[in-house]
Amino acid sequence: MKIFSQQQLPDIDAATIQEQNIKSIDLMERAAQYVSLYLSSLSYSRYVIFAGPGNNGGDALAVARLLAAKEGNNITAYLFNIGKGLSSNCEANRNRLAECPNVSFTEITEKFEPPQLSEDAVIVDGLFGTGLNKPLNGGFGALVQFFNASPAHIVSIDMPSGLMCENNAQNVRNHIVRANTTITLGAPKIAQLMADNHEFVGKLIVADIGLSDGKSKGLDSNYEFTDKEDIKNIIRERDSFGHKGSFGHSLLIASTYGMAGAAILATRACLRSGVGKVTVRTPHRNNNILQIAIPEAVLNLDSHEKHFSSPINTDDYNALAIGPGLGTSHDTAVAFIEQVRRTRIPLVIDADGLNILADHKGWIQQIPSDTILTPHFREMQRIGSHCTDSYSALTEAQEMAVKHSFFIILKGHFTAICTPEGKTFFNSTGNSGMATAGSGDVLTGIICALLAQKYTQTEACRLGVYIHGLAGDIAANKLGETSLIASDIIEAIPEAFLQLSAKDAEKAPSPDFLILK
Ligand SMILES: NC(=O)C1=CN([C@@H]2O[C@H](COP(=O)(O)OP(=O)(O)OC[C@H]3O[C@@H](n4cnc5c(N)ncnc54)[C@H](O)[C@@H]3O)[C@@H](O)[C@H]2O)[C@@H](O)CC1
Ligand SMILES: Nc1ncnc2c1ncn2[C@@H]1O[C@H](COP(=O)(O)OP(=O)(O)O)[C@@H](O)[C@H]1O
Ligand SMILES: [K+]
Repeated sequence: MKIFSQQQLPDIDAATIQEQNIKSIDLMERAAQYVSLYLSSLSYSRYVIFAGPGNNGGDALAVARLLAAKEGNNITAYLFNIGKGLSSNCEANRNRLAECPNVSFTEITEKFEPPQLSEDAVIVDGLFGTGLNKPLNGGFGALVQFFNASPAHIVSIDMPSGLMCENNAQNVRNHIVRANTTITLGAPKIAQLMADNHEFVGKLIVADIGLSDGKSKGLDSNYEFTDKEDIKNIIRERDSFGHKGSFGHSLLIASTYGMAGAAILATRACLRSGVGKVTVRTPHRNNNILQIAIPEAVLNLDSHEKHFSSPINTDDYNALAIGPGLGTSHDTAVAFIEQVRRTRIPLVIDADGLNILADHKGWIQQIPSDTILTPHFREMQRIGSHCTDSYSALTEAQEMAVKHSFFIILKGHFTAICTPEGKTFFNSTGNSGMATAGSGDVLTGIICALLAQKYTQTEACRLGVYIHGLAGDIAANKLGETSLIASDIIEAIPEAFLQLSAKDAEKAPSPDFLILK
């Protein structure tokens, strides 16, 4: 699913209207139908609708009319017409609503007497959507504060009013609606996917109102939201005549003595992700624990007892992941950069690999092109130079990916994959149960397995992040988010692959045919 920018949205609106030969007010009606359907599924006794002067307000007034048809007399609507007038569709919906006898409707042109709102009421926030051009202030700022202070449940249409679609660094945070739920139209907006805006967005629901993909107007976007269909197009069937060699050989360089768990988790996840063979390079003293924990893995022991101290030739491998539990001592850092510099196979750098890069900022120049880096927000702050919030971390990851030709996986609730071509793919799977030690090691193992199977870097990142999140979701469904640990994610990887690759079983057309396999 493409994510278009605030600037592009009016063109997408226009393309939809043209392609489907409808009027813009019909599209508004469609949006309002989705929102009213959702609202009437909530069991609240009163709905108080607040409409602004633009099309977001138009949506809200249409919602008031549609809800009244279903819910009877418990609808109150306020339209704030205090500036330069109403958009034409907002005005048309005001006129339609004025004919609805069972809605208590007030158009505010000067003074507003706020109603009493109790816990059994829903505030429907249709003040501003994607047309907001600067932070709210004055009367609208005060109105937002009134919403946020009330005990009512808040549902925002398209955007929590006051939130800008992309960058909110300069916004006035107490002038942004803190919604319980946001029903966004068509596709999520970038700001809604940022961790530090969750307090405003609440639960995010996307209403597919059938918007154009922009192709007819030559509109494209560098942002995508990866869904199941995208992944089904990436994932490949296994060659039925394939052998161990055809599914690749992954090399993992991981763990100091005392951190063997990181290597174990990454290796197990790698083995569960379809690779033919996995070798782990780890310090001598990790020998016994790794042999016992993962009999399927081959060990390549570093001569040093306790840490990674010397690089190896990677010619016999198809992909390398380096960093989980690796440590950051001087000796290890030197071995790390030598290893990375001489590596010619697809490469993933995670965890302590990133911390070493943060300690030696100049070394980033020596990382080969097409390397995958997997920082979470704090690691991005360490390897970068200027990220202060989620959006600046995203833009810094994008810049770094383009400048150095890297793939940067910025991990979080909606993990973002930034590519050297300047594209960003947001992931749609995963849950907060995955915020648990070792779950990043699992992701690294999965991606290394996919690279060894010759998925391209873009495919391996998108598929790996999606599978990792899906396995986390499957595990959380069984065990709950609270108790989830990284090993549970690994246990659920098989079910995640099954869900994605389930081919429709081919049926024999008659008993005369026998399908062998
Ligand atoms: N994307 C789409 O295709 C669709 C969009 N629709 C709705 O249309 C909305 C966008 O409508 P608009 O472009 O009219 O924009 P909005 O309704 O978000 O706001 C525009 C109005 O707010 C005023 N305004 C902007 N910033 C302000 C500020 N800081 N303080 C005070 N006033 C301010 C503008 O002067 C204008 O009157 C969407 O969010 C959505 O709710 C739907 O009707 C249907 C389909
Ligand atoms: N709240 C969340 N929602 C979805 N995914 C999450 C959440 N928190 C963490 N994750 C995922 O779990 C993984 C955690 O990785 P990381 O922080 O590197 O863990 P560790 O270093 O402990 O192995 C990432 O892939 C991240 O996207
Ligand atoms: K809104």
